[in-house]
Amino acid sequence: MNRNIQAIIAAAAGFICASLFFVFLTFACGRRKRNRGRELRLQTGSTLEKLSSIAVDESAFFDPKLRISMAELRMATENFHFRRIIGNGGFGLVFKAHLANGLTVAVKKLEPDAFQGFREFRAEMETLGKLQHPNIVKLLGYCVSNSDRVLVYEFIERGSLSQWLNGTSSSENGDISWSRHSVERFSLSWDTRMKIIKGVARGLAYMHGLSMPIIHRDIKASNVLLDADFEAHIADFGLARMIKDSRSHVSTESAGTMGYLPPEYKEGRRVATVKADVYSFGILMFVIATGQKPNLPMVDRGKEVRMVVWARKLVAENRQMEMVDPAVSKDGLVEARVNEYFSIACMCTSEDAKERPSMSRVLELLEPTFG
Ligand SMILES: Nc1ncnc2c1ncn2[C@@H]1O[C@H](COP(=O)(O)OP(=O)(O)OP(=O)(O)O)[C@@H](O)[C@H]1O
Repeated sequence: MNRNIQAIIAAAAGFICASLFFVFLTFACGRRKRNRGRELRLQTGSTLEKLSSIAVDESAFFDPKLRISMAELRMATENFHFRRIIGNGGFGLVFKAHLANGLTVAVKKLEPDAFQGFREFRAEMETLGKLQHPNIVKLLGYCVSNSDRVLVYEFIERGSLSQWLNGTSSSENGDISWSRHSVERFSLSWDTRMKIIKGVARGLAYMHGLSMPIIHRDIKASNVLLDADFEAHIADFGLARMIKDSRSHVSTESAGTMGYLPPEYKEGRRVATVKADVYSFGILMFVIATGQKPNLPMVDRGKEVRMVVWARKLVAENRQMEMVDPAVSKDGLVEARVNEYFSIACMCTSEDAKERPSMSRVLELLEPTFG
C-alpha cells in the first residue's frame, strides 16, 4: 500500500515538473517570437507598426527633457486653436502656447499619420535634444500621447528670417503671426543682416565641431528664427543627422530644400557631409544680402539663370554693390566689406565640396570683417 502511495506521489511530482517545464518553454518561445516580430516591424512593417516600434526606441532620448502631458498642452494652446497658430511646417502646425508655469513656448504638433513626422520627432530628439548653444533654438520638452507626437521649444519672438525678408512678419511687440502682415523688411539693416549671418555661422561651427558632428541638412531662411535682439537661432532639426563615424564625416542620405541643395546632390550621390551645410550657408549669405529667393530664376542681361549662378557671376564681374537688397540703406555701407562678404559666400558655394571652407574657417573670415 505504502509503495503504491509512493508511486502515485512520484508520478504526480513528475507530471507537475513536466507541466512546469512545458509552461516555461511556451513562455520563452512566445517572448522570442514577440521580440522577433518587433524587429521585423522595424524593418518592413506598416506605418502604424513602425510608429509603435519607434515608441519603443524613443525612450532612450527622453530623460533629459521635460515630459509634458497632452492635457497641459491642450490648456496651453486652447485645444490647439487656429488662432494660436504661428507657423505651418512640412510636418505639422506650430502654435504659440503659455504653459502653467508661466513660460511662453512654441509647440510643434506633428501630423499623427505621417511617418515622416515621426522620423522628424526622432531626429529632433536625437540631435537638437543634445545641443546647447545661444544660436540654436532650445528643445524644452516633448509629449507622446497615443499616436500624437508634440515638440516644445523656447519661443523665439520675431519668427523666421524668411518672414522678415519676404515681408510676412510684423513683430515689433514680439507677437508674430502666420498670416501676411505689413512689409517690415526695410527694418533689416545691413548690420542686422550681418549679425544674423554671424549667429548662424556660430551655431553651425559649434554643431560641426562636436566629436560626433551634427549636419543640419536644411539650412535656409525659414529655419533661422530671430529673437527680440535679432539674434539668430537655428531651428528645425527634423532632417538633421549625427555623424557617428567621425572618420567619414558622412551621413548616408541627402536631403534639403530646392535652391539650397549642393551640386553633389544633383549628381545623385546619396551622401550628406558638413560641406553640404556650408554650401546651404553660402546660399543663405546670398539670400540675406540680396533679399532674393534662391529657388526662383534671376534675369541677367535678358537671360534667366539660377540665383547662385547670377550671384557668382556678378561677384566675378565686381558688381557686388548692385547685388545688395534695394531695401537696405546704402548710407555708411563700406564697399570693401560688402565685397569681402560676397567673396566668402562664393567660397562657401564652390562647386567642389573640398574647396568649401569649414564653418570654423568661415567664422574666422567673418569675425574680423564685421567686428
Ligand atoms: N521656436 C519657435 N518660436 C517661434 N516661432 C516658431 C518656432 N518654431 C517655429 N516657429 C514658426 O513656425 C514656422 C514653421 O516652422 P517649422 O520648423 O515647422 O517649418 P518650416 O521650417 O517653416 O518649414 P519646413 O518644415 O517645410 O522646413 C516657422 O517659420 C516660424 O515662423
